[in-house]
Amino acid sequence: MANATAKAAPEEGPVLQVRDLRRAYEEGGRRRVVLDGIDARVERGEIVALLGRSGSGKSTLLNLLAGIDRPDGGEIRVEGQRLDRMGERERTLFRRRRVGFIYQFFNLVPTLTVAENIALPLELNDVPARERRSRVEDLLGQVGLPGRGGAFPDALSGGEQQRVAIARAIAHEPALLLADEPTGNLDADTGARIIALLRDLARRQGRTLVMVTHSREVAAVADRVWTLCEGRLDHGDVHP
Ligand SMILES: Nc1ncnc2c1ncn2[C@@H]1O[C@H](COP(=O)(O)OP(=O)(O)OP(=O)(O)O)[C@@H](O)[C@H]1O
Repeated sequence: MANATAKAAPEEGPVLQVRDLRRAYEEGGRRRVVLDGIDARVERGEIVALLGRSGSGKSTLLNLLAGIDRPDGGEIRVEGQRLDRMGERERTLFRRRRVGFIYQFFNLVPTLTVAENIALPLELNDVPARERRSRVEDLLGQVGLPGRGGAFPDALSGGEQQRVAIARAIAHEPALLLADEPTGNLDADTGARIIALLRDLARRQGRTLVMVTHSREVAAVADRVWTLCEGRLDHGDVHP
């Protein structure tokens, strides 16, 4: 009875909750603390920019939030589910269903067409082929690449490849969208258009987005700015 009521429905509560998160690396027999007690909370539909100097631990934090890596201590809840308590396989399945990841260098599979790249998370989640095809068409339209499904990634510009990567990241309608320097490999104009697209998609679809960036302009579209410094998170609760 208590259990039945204790578990909130996915639509309720914050999408992401982090408590006292810790991560250190061993290097040459020495322990280097990178995250030294991170607390954070992100509500549904919020856009968060994660800033911090090089080496401050931004990618480390993002990888923990994605369930790619495991913390040494602390709690990570995505839609109320404890990621830090899951084993490797459970985390992989969870990530496949509930997390979308956008990389600086796009990470498209070069031997697959654009449509096949976008369909990957749908395939992994057992979406039937027919539905996959119509979803991919729809996603291509959403990212401004209608009719380009048959192309291979190397025939596309950097900005176009990132659009494909965004379509792939949102294809399975993840609860949490994570982006690691999504404009880091693009010129300023193309980067600005990619950020506008991400912002519009996040706003229209109510997606929750945490993105690492070095750029103040990128951070300006966020609802909140977090700055990582010496293993701790400085929460900006106001607009940048
Ligand atoms: N697998 C690892 N083993 C050992 N040390 C690591 C590992 N991954 C990261 N580090 C170290 O942890 C620190 C934080 O790295 P991280 O990549 O998270 O920083 P970052 O803020 O994303 O940096 P950048 O902005 O340059 O990408 C760095 O000092 C890095 O050398």
